Amino acid sequence: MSSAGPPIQSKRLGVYRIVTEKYSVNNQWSKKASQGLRTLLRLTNDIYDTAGPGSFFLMLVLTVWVDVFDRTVGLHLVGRVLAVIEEGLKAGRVDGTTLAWAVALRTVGLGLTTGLGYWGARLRMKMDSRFEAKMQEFVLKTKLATDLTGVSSNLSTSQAADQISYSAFIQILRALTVSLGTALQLGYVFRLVRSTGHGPILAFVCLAHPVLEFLMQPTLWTISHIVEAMDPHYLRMNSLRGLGEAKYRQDILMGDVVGYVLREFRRSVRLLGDTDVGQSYVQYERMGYSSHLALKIAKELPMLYYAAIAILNPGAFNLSTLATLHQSESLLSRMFVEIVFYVQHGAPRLASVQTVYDLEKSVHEMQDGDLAYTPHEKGMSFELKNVSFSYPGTTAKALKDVSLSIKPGQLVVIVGSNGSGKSTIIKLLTRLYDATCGSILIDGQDIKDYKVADLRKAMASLTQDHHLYPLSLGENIGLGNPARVGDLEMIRDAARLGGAEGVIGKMTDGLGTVLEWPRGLQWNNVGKGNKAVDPELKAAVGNMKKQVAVSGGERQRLVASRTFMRFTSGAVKLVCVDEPSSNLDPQAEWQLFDNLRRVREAKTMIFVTHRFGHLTKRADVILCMKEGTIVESGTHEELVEMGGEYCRMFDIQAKAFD
Ligand SMILES: Nc1ncnc2c1ncn2[C@@H]1O[C@H](COP(=O)(O)OP(=O)(O)OP(=O)(O)O)[C@@H](O)[C@H]1O
Repeated sequence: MSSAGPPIQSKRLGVYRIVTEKYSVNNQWSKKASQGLRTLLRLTNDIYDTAGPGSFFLMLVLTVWVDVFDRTVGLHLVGRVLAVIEEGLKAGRVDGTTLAWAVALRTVGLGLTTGLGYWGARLRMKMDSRFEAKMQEFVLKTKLATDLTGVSSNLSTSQAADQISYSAFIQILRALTVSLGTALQLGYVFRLVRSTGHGPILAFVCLAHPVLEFLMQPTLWTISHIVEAMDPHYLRMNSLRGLGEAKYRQDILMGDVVGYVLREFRRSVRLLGDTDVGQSYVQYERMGYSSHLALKIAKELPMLYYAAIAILNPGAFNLSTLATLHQSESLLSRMFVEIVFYVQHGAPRLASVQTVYDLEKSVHEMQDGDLAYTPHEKGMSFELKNVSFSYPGTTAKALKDVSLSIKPGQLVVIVGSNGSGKSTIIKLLTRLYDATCGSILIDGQDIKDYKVADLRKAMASLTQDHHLYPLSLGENIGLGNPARVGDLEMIRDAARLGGAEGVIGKMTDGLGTVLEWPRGLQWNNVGKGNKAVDPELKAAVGNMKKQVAVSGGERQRLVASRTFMRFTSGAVKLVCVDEPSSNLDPQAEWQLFDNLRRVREAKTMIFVTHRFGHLTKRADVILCMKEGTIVESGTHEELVEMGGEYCRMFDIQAKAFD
C-alpha cells in the first residue's frame, strides 16, 4: 500500500520505550530524494539571494579549497619534506637548500590555508546570521498570519520552525566537498603506491574501520523516533522530584507533606532497582562485545598491513612513503567520518527546512472572502441559523444547533453555566473559527463572504485570554490602533478609560516599561553557598533577575486600555467583552463597564458574564445558555418572569444578599 508510512518497531531499553521506523528501500526513497533535492535548490536560492553573488561564490570557493584541495596538497607537501629528509639520511648529508624550499613551501601552504579557513569561517558566520534572520522573519510572518484552526493543526510544524538555520545547506555542501576531497585523497594514495600494486588493498585497509563503524553503530539522532519513559517507578520518582519546584512550596509546607514526599521518593527508588535510567540515546548506541572487538581489530588493520608488508616484501615502501601513507590513512578515515556526519545531520535538517517552507501552505485553514465590509451606521447585526460547532481535533459539540439574531446597536448579554458555550459563540461571531454546520450572517450577508481583515477592523474584543505583549506598555495599549501607536495623548486617554493610569504611573519608565524583556539571562556558579564567588557578582545577578511584574487585575486594566485605544480608529462596529473583570475589584469593574457603556454609540455590544447586576438589567436581550444551546432569551424582566434557568441562576446570586 503506497499510502502507508514505513513500518515501525518498538524496543524496551531501561526505563524507556523507543519506537523507530524500520528501514526499507521502497518506492518512498526516490520520492524523498527528489523532495530533498527540491528543498535544497530552494534553500540554495534563498541563501544566494540573502548573501548576494559575491559572498555566495566566495564561500563556495573557500569551502571547496579547504575540503578538497588543501588536505591533498598539504599531504603532498609534507611527503616532499619527508622524502628529502630520507634521502639525506641515506646519503649521510641532507641537501639544505632543497629541504629549506620544501619546508618553506609547506609553511606558506599552511599559512595560506589557515588564513583562507579563518576567512571562510568568518564569512559563513556572517551569512549564517543574515540567513537566520531572514528565515526567522519568514517563520514569524507565517505564524502571525496563521489562523486559530491552523495553529492547532500545525503545532509540531511551528516547533520545528524554531530550529531552522542555514546549517542544513552548509552540511549538505560539506558532505559534497568532503566527498570530493576524499576521492582526491584516494587518488593520491593510489598514485603513491602505484608501483607496488597495493592501492586497492590500502584503500580497503584505510576505510575498513570508519565504514564498519558506520554500519555497526546504531544511532537514534538521525532516524525518526519516539522515546517515552515507561517505567511506573521512574515516572513516579520524577513526579515526586517535581514537587521540589518553587510553585508547589506553599502547598507542600502548608499541607505538611514533606515527610510523605521523601518516603514515597525512597520507595520508588527502591522499586526501580538497577533498571537503567541513563540517556535513551546512550543506551540505544551501546554495542555488544563482538561488535566492539570487530571495530578494534578494524582500527588496527593498517598497522597489521604495514607489518605484513615489511615481512613479506621489505623493499616495497621506503620510510617517507610509509609515513605519508600513515597520514593518509588517518586523514581518509577522518574524512569518511565527516561525510557520514554531514550527510546524517544534513538530511534531517533539510527535512526540517522543508517543514518550515511548508508552513506557508497551511497558514489559512479558513478561506478568506472577497467582499469588502461596509459598516452599518448603527453597528453590526447577526443572524445565526442552526449553528453547530466542534473545536478542531475534537468531536464533542461546543455548540448545538444554535439559532439567534442580534440587531444593530443592541446590548446583548450571554449568561450560562461553565462550559455552556458562551465564549465559543463570541469566537464564531468574530470569525476566529468557522461554524461546523449552519450559517452566520453579518448585516444579511454570509460571514465567509467578507474579507476577514475588513471584519476584524470593525471588531474589538476584550477577554480573559488576552496577553500583554513583551513590548513597552505604551505599545501594549497603542497597538489597539496600530495607525496611532505613537500617539501618546491617545494612549494616555485610553489608559485612563481602561483604568491603567495608576499602573503606568507606578513604573519608573512609565509607558516605556517592558514587562517581560526576553533577555535570555543565564548564570552559573553564582548562587548561594558558593563562597568563592565575588559578592558583587552575586548582587549583580540579584539585580538582573528583577523583572517588572503586574498583578492579574493590573494586567486586565492594561488589556482593557488597549481595547479603548481600538475605539479611536472610529471603525469599530462590534464590541465583544468576555468576562474580563474576574480579577478587578468592584469599583474597577463598575468603572470599566460604565466607560464601555459610554462608548456604546453606533456599536453592537456583546457581553459574557457570570455576574447578574447592572449589565443584565440594561441588556436589550439576554441569551441564557446551557450545554451548547440557547435555552432562554429575552430581557431581564421577561426571563425572571419565565421562572426558568435564568431565574434560577439570578435567585442564587440574589439570595446571597438576603
Ligand atoms: N480550544 C478549545 N478546544 C477544545 N474544546 C474547547 C476549547 N475551548 C472550549 N472548549 C470546550 O467547548 C465547550 C464550551 O466552552 P466555552 O469556553 O464556550 O464555555 P463557556 O460557557 O464560555 O465557559 P466558562 O463559563 O467556563 O468560560 C466546553 O466544553 C469546553 O471544554
